[in-house]
Amino acid sequence: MWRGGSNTRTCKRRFFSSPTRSRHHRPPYICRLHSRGSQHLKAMAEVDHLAAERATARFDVEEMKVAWAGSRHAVHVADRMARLVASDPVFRKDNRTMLSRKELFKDTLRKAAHAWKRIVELRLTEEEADLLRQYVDQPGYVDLHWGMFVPAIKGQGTEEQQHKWLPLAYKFQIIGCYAQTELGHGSNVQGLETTATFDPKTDEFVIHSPTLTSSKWWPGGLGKASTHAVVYARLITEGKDYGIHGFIVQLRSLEDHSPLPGVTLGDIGGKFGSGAYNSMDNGVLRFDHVRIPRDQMLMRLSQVTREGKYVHSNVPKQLLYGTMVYVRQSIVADASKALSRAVCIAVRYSAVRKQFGSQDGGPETQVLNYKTQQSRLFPLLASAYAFRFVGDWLNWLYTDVTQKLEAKDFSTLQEAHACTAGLKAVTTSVTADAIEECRKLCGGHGYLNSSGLPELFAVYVPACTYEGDNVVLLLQVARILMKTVSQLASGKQPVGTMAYMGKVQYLMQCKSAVSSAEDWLNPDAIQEAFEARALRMAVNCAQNISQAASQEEAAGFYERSPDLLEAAVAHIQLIIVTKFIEKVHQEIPGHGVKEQLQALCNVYALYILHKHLGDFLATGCITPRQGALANEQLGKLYAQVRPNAVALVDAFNYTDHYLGSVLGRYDGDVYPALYEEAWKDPLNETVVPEGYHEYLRPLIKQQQLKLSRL
Ligand SMILES: CCCCCCCC/C=C\CCCCCCCCCCCCC/C=C/C(=O)SCCNC(=O)CCNC(=O)[C@H](O)C(C)(C)COP(=O)(O)OP(=O)(O)OC[C@H]1O[C@@H](n2cnc3c(N)ncnc32)[C@H](O)[C@@H]1OP(=O)(O)O
Ligand SMILES: Cc1cc2nc3c(=O)[nH]c(=O)nc-3n(C[C@H](O)[C@H](O)[C@H](O)COP(=O)(O)OP(=O)(O)OC[C@H]3O[C@@H](n4cnc5c(N)ncnc54)[C@H](O)[C@@H]3O)c2cc1C
Repeated sequence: MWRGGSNTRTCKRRFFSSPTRSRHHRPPYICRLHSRGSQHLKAMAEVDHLAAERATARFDVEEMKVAWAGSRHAVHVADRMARLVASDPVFRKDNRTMLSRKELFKDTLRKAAHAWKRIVELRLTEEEADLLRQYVDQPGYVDLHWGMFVPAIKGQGTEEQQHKWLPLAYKFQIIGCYAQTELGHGSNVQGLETTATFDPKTDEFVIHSPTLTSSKWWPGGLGKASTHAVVYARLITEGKDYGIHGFIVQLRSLEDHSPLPGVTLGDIGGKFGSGAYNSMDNGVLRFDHVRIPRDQMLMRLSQVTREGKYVHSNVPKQLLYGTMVYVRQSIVADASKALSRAVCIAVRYSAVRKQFGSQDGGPETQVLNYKTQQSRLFPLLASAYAFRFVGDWLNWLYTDVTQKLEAKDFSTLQEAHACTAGLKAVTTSVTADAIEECRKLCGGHGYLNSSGLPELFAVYVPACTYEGDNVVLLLQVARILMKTVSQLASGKQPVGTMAYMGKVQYLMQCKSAVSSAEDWLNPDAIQEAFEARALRMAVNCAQNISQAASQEEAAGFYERSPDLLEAAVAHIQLIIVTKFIEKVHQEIPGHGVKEQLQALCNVYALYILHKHLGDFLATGCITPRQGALANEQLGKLYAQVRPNAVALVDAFNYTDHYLGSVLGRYDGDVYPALYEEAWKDPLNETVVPEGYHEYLRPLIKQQQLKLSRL
């Protein structure tokens, strides 16, 4: 079986012998110093703590890999693509945080071009190509091209338009981005200002940015790479504003990449962290009366005729937001990836790292054995699995809704919106916080770029904002919750993930039957407590809104929005718990795999219960004693997870290249790697730093002179 650790060694050898490594080439004196130190440290690091850890696992790791990936086929394909990337020097990323913005951007272009070359040469399938893109692990224009530009044309373009534009996009003959957000408006899509005014004389739309705040601002790939964009603008015809619609607009020449007349565009500037999302050319774009043919309006949902008549097809307007729904569901799957990466690093390092515990010169304690470390780390491990399974379910839901939409069945559109918006918001917020927690769990070394955690954090945090600010999205969920509660009185039975609300009579008054810590292992007890909490919070909000609403309902909603946010989170956490429980109920092959997943499911649910105990108590779903019992059971579950922890992160099957962390190495040989990594820093290219003669020496000499005068 292939191991991530050996792969890294291969990579490293290549990097060291590469003639292109001039920037990090160490002068001979440093090499001598370093190689002596490194040999010494290697000799000290004979004990492989992770091998011992792996021996304690009580389940079949290979089968857990299948459970995590979804199928044997998925493990196999992911393995092949990860190795393909890890063994190719072009995809090197260990120097990324040291590159200037320009170098980083060029490196991104190079990687994308090389990836495409390999995809074509090896005739990779779409599934393989997308995995390759993920393992290259560098945000770039291709994400928006494939992830938003193509889906927008597929979802909102007519068959004719798809026929024209998609082949060009599929072969990279054009590069597209998704230009929706403006300097003045992002969350409020209906507030966008860019105009697309139909001119019947020429059968064209005139795209214009009337104000500074109407400048498109943020679209990824727009700044430097894209030749085209799907631009969202207010459609104006026959003097009437019909609101936001999508248009395909060419931005740059296909000959020399220069902006077309009337188009002003560029990059919006450096972003948070080093490396990270700075590989992406998020852009600014202004139009000065740019003309496009009428047939470049995306016309699947509504059309403008040759005469300028606006015609809306008999479909919900919200289909315009379809691309965002698609990306939101993919962001949930990404959350489990980012979270599992951070957790993998923190678990492995916590097993290697030792502190305290020895009074008499004996071995110190692995920090993973500290109960506090476990109580901070294992819920994150459980969350990674929880998000993985809810992500799979969401993908199924999305596919199902898409098929229904094709058949003009719009009945599940609201469910798709609520689930994608809510799960996107909760999983990204938790993941962003969790990556930072993993950094802290790795102590001081977690703060080093070579730990991989700072860059992972910096790359990940904008996920809380893009594709819909998380608060704005949760308020969308809350609105749907309030609508559902208000319909209960009329006897309308809620469906899908809201179906539990139909049990309102029971859930509003039920009392948990838990009387021992073990009772919390019963999935029905967990499910009932989560359902009762979510429903009661939603009903409380609805009552408060209606009581406060001597005013308008909207005003009541506004007043109660902090509570509504919490009700939405409770509802989404219920979905995650439910989907995890359903997963564990399925047949899961492999020795001990089901038992481990069962334990993780319980950890996830009881951790959320413990963390949000106030909700459960305030709504009277459980008593303080039952809350204490849940916490007692949680402690027992942590002890159960402990011997399996390293194997549980091995099951993610990540290469050392993908993890990009000296602390998370598969072989646990952390210290020599940390030591070696330090010497790669450009500051260590010379022993005496640049600036010494200009600033340090004169300062020291001046002080010496002063002293000698005394
Ligand atoms: C190297 C080579 C590799 C090659 C690889 C090749 C292989 C490729 C293979 C596969 C490719 C896959 C690639 C995948 C890659 C994926 C990567 C993706 C990377 C992501 C990078 C992120 C980049 C970021 C992009 C963006 O941020 S785009 C901009 C996003 N903007 C927003 O999200 C704005 C948020 N605001 C809104 O959505 C709306 O304004 C609103 C808040 C929902 C309010 O809308 P409004 O119209 O004002 O409506 P309301 O009055 O609130 O509601 C009315 C009504 O509508 C319902 N509603 C609302 N939204 C929706 C919806 N989306 N769907 C359905 N219904 C909706 C709402 O509930 C209301 O309903 P009712 O009237 O019934 O109450
Ligand atoms: C890295 C990155 C990549 C991006 N890529 C793209 C892209 O490719 N294409 C594209 O079109 N856009 C892109 N965006 C833009 C992104 O979609 C928006 O930034 C996002 O939708 C948030 O909108 P905003 O910036 O207007 O935030 P704002 O809405 O201004 O948010 C500011 C604050 O106000 C709060 N707030 C706003 N409205 C409400 C409300 N109704 N109730 C309560 N609180 C509220 C928010 O919670 C937040 O705290 C990208 C953004 C980032 C950071």
